[in-house]
Amino acid sequence: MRRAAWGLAAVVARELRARTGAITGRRVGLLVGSGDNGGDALWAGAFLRRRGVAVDAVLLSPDRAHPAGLAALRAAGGRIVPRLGEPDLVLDGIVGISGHGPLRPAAAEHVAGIGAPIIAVDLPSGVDPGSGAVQGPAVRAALTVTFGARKPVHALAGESCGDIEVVDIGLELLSPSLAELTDAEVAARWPVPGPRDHKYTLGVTGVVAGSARYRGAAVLAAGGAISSKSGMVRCFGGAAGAVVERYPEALVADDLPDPGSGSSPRVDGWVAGPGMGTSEQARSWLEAVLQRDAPTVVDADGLTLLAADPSLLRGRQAPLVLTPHDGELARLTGEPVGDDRIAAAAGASRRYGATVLLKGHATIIASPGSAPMVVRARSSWAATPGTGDILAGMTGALLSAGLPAREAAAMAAHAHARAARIAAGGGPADGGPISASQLLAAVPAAIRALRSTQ
Ligand SMILES: NC(=O)C1=CN([C@@H]2O[C@H](COP(=O)(O)OP(=O)(O)OC[C@H]3O[C@@H](n4cnc5c(N)ncnc54)[C@H](O)[C@@H]3O)[C@@H](O)[C@H]2O)[C@@H](O)CC1
Ligand SMILES: Nc1ncnc2c1ncn2[C@@H]1O[C@H](COP(=O)(O)OP(=O)(O)O)[C@@H](O)[C@H]1O
Repeated sequence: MRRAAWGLAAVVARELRARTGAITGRRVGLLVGSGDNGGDALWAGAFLRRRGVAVDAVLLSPDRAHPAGLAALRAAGGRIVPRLGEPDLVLDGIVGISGHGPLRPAAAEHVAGIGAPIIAVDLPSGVDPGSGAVQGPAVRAALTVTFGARKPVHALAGESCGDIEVVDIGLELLSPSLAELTDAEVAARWPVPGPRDHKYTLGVTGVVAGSARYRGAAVLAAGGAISSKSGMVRCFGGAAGAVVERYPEALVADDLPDPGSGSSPRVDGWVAGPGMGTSEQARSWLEAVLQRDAPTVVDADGLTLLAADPSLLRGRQAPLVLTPHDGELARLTGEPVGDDRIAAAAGASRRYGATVLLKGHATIIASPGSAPMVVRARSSWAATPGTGDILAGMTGALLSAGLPAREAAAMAAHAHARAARIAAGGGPADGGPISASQLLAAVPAAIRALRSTQ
């Protein structure tokens, strides 16, 4: 605990200097609960005292405060106070990773009275450690300091955690239960043409999307596929004209050829659903795609059709990726997503035998038999119409290049989030509004940026 608290105190000292210009003479408040999390805060307070910081602590359960930590703080000259006053920074040591539920009223009252930035110890108290859900009063931290490794809650509750800082405590940690690809891992797997490649060798993507009503969705899905890799994109459906007007390089047809007809063109991976509507025609196209033996992404209206008739998947063996938002996942499973988005995605993945990419600020990728993955958006500017259509096209492009479903989904979401950040500009706290078209235009720059990390 002392090693962890030492690292925590170093981060707090650095933040004091960055935010106030000094360490000595500054004030830090501690909110201390009954467990080890409170102990970490108390020990860190003791170390900060040695650097001339005034440290006040509120004990939320005075009888159960960590005895050694409390003794250390007192010995170092820290004060136990009934209220925090006006510190420069506050350490949240109320509950740790084994806590559950929102803040209790007394803790919530102290937190509500704080004007200073809060540094959370391990996780912001009141946020559910398993799901990242915030179901009542909870700390919203400027920074969360955790020990040894990031935990799932740091990805799931990014907005409550603020920045994350991992303090090395010299332990051999188990592999995280929620995997996250790094920029370099995405870049290393991205399909890149070599000297012997030509337009067919990197995979042909088939996009069945759009309708008279939703012409733009077809353009965005096709654009997502075209912008993600070299290789051919074929588009089928009621908005084929709009696609070729925008992308002369796309091969288009108004109808989907019968696979048995002999004239069926080669497609290595499919995207079906964006803007295609839920008509009988759309249903028969979806059925025809799902009957082919090629990896497929089903999105948007395709998901609504599949939810209404799961028998569309009968006999299917080839890899399948479903890309629902929360509303579409609820349609697929018949129940609201709830707070535990990992469990909801995993349940749908098992039910449909598919990789499920559940979209959102934290996008979850669940695949049968594999650890769930997360992609953190780090900004919310992508919450605008049509951005999901682009993601479907990007995922289909990676599937058609031969990537396994789980990787294709995670890599597409990763690059999509990067494109949103490039288009919006700035960091998590700033940037400006973007349209789906602007996100799409930034996809090549996102891939370049990822590849430059190699
Ligand atoms: N320019 C275009 O042509 C566009 C076409 N689009 C296509 O339009 C078709 C229909 O889209 P709709 O937006 O009507 O259908 P949705 O199924 O996306 O939305 C229907 C309802 O679902 C719920 N919902 C939507 N997003 C949710 C979320 N993240 N969490 C929880 N609930 C949510 C809302 O109650 C919403 O009213 C789709 O095929 C889509 O691909 C959209 O992508 C937008 C752009
Ligand atoms: N609050 C948010 N923060 C970050 N990304 C978001 C947020 N809300 C939605 N997104 C992303 O924007 C896209 C929206 O997709 P979707 O809901 O299918 O919209 P559409 O059907 O209009 O294209 C997804 O990639 C999703 O992850």
